[in-house]
Amino acid sequence: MLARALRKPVPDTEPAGASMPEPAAGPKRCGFVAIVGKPNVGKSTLLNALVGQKISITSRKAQTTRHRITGVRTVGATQFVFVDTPGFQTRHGNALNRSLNKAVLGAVSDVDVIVFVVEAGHFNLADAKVLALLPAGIPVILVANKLDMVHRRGELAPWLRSMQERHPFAEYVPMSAKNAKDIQRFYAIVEKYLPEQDWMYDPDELTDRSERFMAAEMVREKLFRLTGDELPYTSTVVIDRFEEEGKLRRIAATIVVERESHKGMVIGEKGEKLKRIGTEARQELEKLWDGKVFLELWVKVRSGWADDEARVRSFGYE
Ligand SMILES: Nc1nc2c(ncn2[C@@H]2O[C@H](COP(=O)(O)OP(=O)(O)OP(=O)(O)O)[C@@H](O)[C@H]2O)c(=O)[nH]1
Repeated sequence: MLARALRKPVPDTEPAGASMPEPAAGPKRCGFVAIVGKPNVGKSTLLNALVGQKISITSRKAQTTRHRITGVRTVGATQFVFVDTPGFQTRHGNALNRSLNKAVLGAVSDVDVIVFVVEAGHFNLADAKVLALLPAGIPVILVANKLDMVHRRGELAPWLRSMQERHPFAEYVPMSAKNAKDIQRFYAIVEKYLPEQDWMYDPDELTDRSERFMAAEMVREKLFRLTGDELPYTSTVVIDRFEEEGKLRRIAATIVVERESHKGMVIGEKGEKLKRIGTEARQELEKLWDGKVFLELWVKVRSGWADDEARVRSFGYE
């Protein structure tokens, strides 16, 4: 059976990102949603559209979950918590990637629903590899994205039927992540798979902060992600400079640590760790703002200011 999403016309509602619909009369729901798929199918576009604005979480609770939260959106009575699934490596089947995939499986195996994105009308080996990684027992919603690129809609029905044979998807949703009405409709489709429970985040704790704040958060996130559990949470990131020149942003930030020994953890051998923190933060900020970012990172021990040699430049493309 193809899901009702295929048949039922959806009433025009406000575009995604506009004011929230009135709270639905119904129990509160809240759960984790993972968006997976091979590169370039539109996962980020979908996530950004679903989350609306990039939202930061001011609550400490975020750090207690096993997931890296990429966005939270509360619509009506339901709170959607989107989580990241880093490194869905499908290109090479070597041992390293296999162990990476295991880590990914761990990240995906305790979400409430998985959104598997493919391009409408297409399914190749790379898609099959991602699909094969998905754990059993968790509902998977198939998003046939980029529907606007399908010119012969009639050919989609047999393709969707062929998809039913590949996996017992919970829903089949042809849509375009760039279409606001499709996004609006998608909340209602996903909602059913989230458990009835209280929200994890008070919507008041979700803020759409300034770009300056986002930059600090991004560096902070990479810092903790790449240093593992070793680095105490007392380390902070300070934005020293934030300048905009057209679409280019120049940012200078300082990672402030408590001790000399912590500095080593952040810098890594020959500055590799710090360089990676800078590169990854820059890449994500560029994606977020759709413009070039020059990010300069420094590390300072809170008590001392003579550490400027720890500077790493990650100007543009290294
Ligand atoms: N026409 C059309 N293009 C889309 C749609 N969704 C995404 N795209 C485009 O597809 C390209 C890839 O989109 P991304 O969102 O970056 O894809 P991704 O899956 O996150 O890619 P990776 O980060 O490489 O994994 C971009 O150029 C998007 O603008 C859609 O619904 N219709």
